[in-house]
Amino acid sequence: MIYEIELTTLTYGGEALGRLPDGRAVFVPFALPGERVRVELVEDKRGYARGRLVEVLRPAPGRIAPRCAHFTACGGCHYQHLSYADQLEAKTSILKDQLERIAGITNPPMRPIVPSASPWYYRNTVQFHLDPQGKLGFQAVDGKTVVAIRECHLPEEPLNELWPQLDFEPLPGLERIALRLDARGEVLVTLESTTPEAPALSVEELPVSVVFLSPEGPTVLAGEAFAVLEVLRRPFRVSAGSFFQVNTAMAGAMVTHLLETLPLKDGQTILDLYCGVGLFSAFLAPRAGRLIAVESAPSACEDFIFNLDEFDHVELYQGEAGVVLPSLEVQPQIAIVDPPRAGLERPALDALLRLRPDVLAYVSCDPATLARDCKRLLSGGYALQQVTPFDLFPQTYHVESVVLMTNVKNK
Ligand SMILES: C[S@@+](CC[C@H](N)C(=O)[O-])C[C@H]1O[C@@H](n2cnc3c(N)ncnc32)[C@H](O)[C@@H]1O
Repeated sequence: MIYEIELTTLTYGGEALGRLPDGRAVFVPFALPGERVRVELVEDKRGYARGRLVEVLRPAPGRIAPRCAHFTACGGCHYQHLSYADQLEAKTSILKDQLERIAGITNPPMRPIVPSASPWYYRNTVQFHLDPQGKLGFQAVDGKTVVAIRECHLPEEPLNELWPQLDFEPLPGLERIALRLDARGEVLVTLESTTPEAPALSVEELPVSVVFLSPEGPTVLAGEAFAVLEVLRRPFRVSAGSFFQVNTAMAGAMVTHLLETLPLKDGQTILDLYCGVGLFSAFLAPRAGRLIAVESAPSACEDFIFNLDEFDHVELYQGEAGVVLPSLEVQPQIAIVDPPRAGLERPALDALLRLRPDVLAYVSCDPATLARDCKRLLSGGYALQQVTPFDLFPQTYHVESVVLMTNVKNK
């Protein structure tokens, strides 16, 4: 069934919102507020619907031509039809709106968004899936199939030079192929599989390391088991399975922001929860009396120990924040939390309220769970000081932010 509708608002998730004739909300990807469009319903629920954009009858004044041939087929980019300035504005207002609606904060103290150093070719990592013919591709907009690709404008240039030279036989269990660019110009290729049989491989003259990652753990097939990434001139060892920020320049911008805005003083105890391979810890440790970090992924913990080897006053707990934190008896002055999209686990949030750091920096990649957690932290005696969005993911709907809160209740 095809409908003609008017779109009013850009929502978190990259879709524009309109109303069907029966009053139900309909979400339309690749459309913009102010547009009149024809949509075909692809999801028809009692409370809402989702539409496929068939035709733009009246484009919004801000609509621009996308750079990529795969835009609207590939599920990776959502905003190529918006200028970069408009993307930044949209992300700021979506973050503000989530804090207002979910956390009930009137007029959140928004700081200007920090734009990406480059709106294109900024990713140090790219993750492919294989289509049924074994061609490298990305998940399609339907989230189910794979679109084979000829071009992508998000990876850093050396990755774009390399990936078209890679050839794979479709192999049962081979789920994802990740490429991570190393500060030394080499590339770490990670083959993620659900089965333990490693593929036969020939990398010939290519400057790559290859790691096969299966449920039985990592196997190095060529070169080294890790990449080395550099943030603000400091090298970080990042193993095949470990998390690292995908936009290196913006990782540096977030570190600088934390160093400039946190009230760092000699001798303080600092908590770094969800610390990964130690990005924030490495820069905060020289300013701390004691630093306590928590991370659940074993490979990230190994990298953390390697990356922060020079410090004697740093402790790392391997485990889930929701399990480790309630058992800690410390009095931190500052805590940094950088959870995955799901946000803070309830026991971790409750433990934070008990440990009650004077200042809490919440680094978030999901405005909705950030807002949910802010609501709980605010009702637990914290006040919101500033919200700074960082555009780590241009051309996509994703919004990173650093939120600073202070304890306003007696300990
Ligand atoms: C968004 S990343 C942040 C890492 C680091 N702060 C950085 O900027 O590189 C989240 C990290 O939390 C870890 N993690 C996920 N769930 C966790 C949990 N329940 N407890 C502790 N760490 C967790 C992940 O392995 C990942 O390294």
